[in-house]
Amino acid sequence: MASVPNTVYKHLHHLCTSEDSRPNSLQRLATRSSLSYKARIVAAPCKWCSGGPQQRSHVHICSSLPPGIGQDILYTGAGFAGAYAWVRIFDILGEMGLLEQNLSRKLIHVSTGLLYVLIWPFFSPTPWSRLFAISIPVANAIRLAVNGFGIFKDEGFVKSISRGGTSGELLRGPLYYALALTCCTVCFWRDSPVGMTAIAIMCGGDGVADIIGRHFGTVKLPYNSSKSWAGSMSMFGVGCVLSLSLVKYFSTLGFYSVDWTHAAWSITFISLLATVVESLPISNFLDDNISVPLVSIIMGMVLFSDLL
Ligand SMILES: Nc1ccn([C@@H]2O[C@H](COP(=O)(O)OP(=O)(O)OP(=O)(O)O)[C@@H](O)[C@H]2O)c(=O)n1
Ligand SMILES: C/C(=C\CO)CCC[C@H](C)CCC[C@H](C)CCCC(C)C
Repeated sequence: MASVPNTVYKHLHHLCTSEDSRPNSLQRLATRSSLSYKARIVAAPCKWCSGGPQQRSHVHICSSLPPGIGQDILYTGAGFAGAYAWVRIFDILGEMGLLEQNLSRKLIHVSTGLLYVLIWPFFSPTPWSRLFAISIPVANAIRLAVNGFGIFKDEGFVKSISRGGTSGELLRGPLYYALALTCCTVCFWRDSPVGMTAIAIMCGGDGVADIIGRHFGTVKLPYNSSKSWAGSMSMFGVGCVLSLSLVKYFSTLGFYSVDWTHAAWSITFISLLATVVESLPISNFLDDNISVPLVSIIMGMVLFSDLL
């Protein structure tokens, strides 16, 4: 027990000993889909608990390998393959002329980060599972850097991710995007709403603002003629809905619990502030993939300080 940090120990011990208070139907669903955080923690790392023989009896299940490592390798592999395949699908749709390049790039922007967060619960409840999850955006950041610097050139990849088809562009927006995902995983992971809210707003909110703004954004903002009311309003709405959905997803699975009135107000305020920052005429020197997650994280840390 001495080697386990106190905070981790307390967290694991609480999960190992506390009753599952979720409705029966939800417990069954979570257990069946092997997403149950608490069910898995009882089956895996109970060697960290100081409990009696009943808890220790689970240890033999995973005595040869560190608990959860197989599961983490499996989902990390799925994340790597998924990220590659997902971008490739958009590349193929673009080549077939079924998707316009800018729309394809924005759909990648909206979807990859959200899919990444959706697979977080599949990782094991061990302290090192976060490292496995981090390796997915880090590998993609390396892929972007390698292509961006021209060390290796994957034409299809560059075309689907860049605005104008030049590889150097990968070193800006897309690289910041992958680094923002990395930062949210390193700092917050699935134990607090802060990182996932920032990701929901950066991916869903900002991405949809572009898609809606380009199509319906005829009425421009008074202080920024390249942004529109339609774009900003959709960013705010989609940011709120996706953030609340992710918080609901993770709280239902037992990663944390929130006071819903407080969470709803906090998320509304974070989305509003991120929308205002995105709408400012500053994107020439501060990329939206930096400003939006940054302001969301700072506000999230203030408003969800009790869950940090
Ligand atoms: N609040 C917003 C945001 C975006 N847009 C629309 O989306 C386009 C692209 O916006 P933005 O993503 O900020 O532009 P870039 O930074 O140039 O593009 P990217 O982030 O995709 O590199 C704008 O020209 C505008 O038509 C909008 O109308 N209202
Ligand atoms: C075009 C983009 C940003 C510009 O604003 C997005 C770039 C996306 C990256 C190339 C790919 C990122 C992949 C994610 C880290 C992991 C996704 C995993 C999932 C299972 C599909």
